Amino acid sequence: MDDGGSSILSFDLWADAQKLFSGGVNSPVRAAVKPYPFFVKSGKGPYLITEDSKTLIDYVLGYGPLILGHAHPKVIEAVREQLDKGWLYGTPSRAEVELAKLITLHVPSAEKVRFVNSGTEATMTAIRLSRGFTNRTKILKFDGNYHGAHDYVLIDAGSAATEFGVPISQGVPREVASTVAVCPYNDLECTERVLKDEDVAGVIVEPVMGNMGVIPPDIEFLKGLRELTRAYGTILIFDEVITGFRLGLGGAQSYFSVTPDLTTLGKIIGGGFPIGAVCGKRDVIDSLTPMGKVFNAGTFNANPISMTAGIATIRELEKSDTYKVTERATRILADEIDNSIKMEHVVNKVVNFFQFFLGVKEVKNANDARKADRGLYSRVHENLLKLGVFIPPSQFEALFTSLAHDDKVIEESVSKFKKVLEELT
Ligand SMILES: NCC(=O)CCC(=O)O
Repeated sequence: MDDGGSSILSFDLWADAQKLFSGGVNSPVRAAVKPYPFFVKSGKGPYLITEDSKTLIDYVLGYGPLILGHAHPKVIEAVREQLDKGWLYGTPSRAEVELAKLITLHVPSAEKVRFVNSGTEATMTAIRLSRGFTNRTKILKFDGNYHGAHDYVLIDAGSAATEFGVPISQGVPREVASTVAVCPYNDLECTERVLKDEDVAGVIVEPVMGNMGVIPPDIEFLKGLRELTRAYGTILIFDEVITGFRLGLGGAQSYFSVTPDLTTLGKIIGGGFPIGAVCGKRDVIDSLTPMGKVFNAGTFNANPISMTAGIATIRELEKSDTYKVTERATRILADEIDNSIKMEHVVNKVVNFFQFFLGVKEVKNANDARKADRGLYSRVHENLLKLGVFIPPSQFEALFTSLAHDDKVIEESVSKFKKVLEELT
């Protein structure tokens, strides 16, 4: 797969990048790659090709969007066709109607949609909507859930906020932080206490936690959230930026048969191009400008390239074996990892994404995940990289599989995981 070298290697680019960017990167998790971040020149199927002409089997997949693998021909074709027609009109276009139809067809809670440009914008908008719609202020989130990089949610956040030790970001006004209550994941008692004592506008939750490693929900937890929020007149927001179109076409809400009031989407629905969406009940979405008084706008909202890539991706998900292939790939790999680790450990998987935790017996919430041996995880990451396998550099992210992770790729990966895990654990 190597496709020729260049005289400027990752190490040199990294030296320049450190002069140009904080920590040498434009999103913090990338700086956790050991021994230093490699730079990528191309991606194809399950592989990344680095600037050092190394081929890596990719289990990061752009942190989740690339469920069809890198550079899927159907997405390339659709985007190329769109490029010839221009890519930004400042007006509605046919593609946004088509993508919204696909989303409302498949996602049970989605009657209407607002497209934005990232998961961050989606959760920011959903929270503002829940506040505007209910005329209340407080939000409840869960410890270790990550909902993006805006002020309302950088409170006990997972992902890079935990990896880099900023669960509560500097710069978030105390007044804003004081509007956010936090409960442990899978804890209904705490949830009920907060809903009873406070006037809560919205409860936002990852229906599967994918930002402290992977932590499945207790089904009773999701059902209980639905009942409690209904009883207290609070908007239930499922943040399905990871799980949307990953656990199946209907996301986590179909998988667990729990329908929230609002859903935030991102990642897969843009086929790997920047996107976010808030969807939900007609009357709630209609509270957004221009019909309502909850403001949202965006130069790039519903831009034709992201829409087109999203349509091509969902159409492929509708007719291909993607869910079968990705579930099989995850099952085989996760089971083999489970068998190869000799020390105490947990492997948490849900359908087609997973994470392993070393030195712990059980991981059911963020506190459990924090107790895992992160240093050892990082060494596993580094040693796998030497053998040509890229897993997330942080314990607090997930391994994803794609349609391109066929049996041959999985077999090769298994032997490499075995080698590293048997040596280090
Ligand atoms: N699970 C967290 C992410 O996917 C974020 C990736 C990034 O901000 O680079």
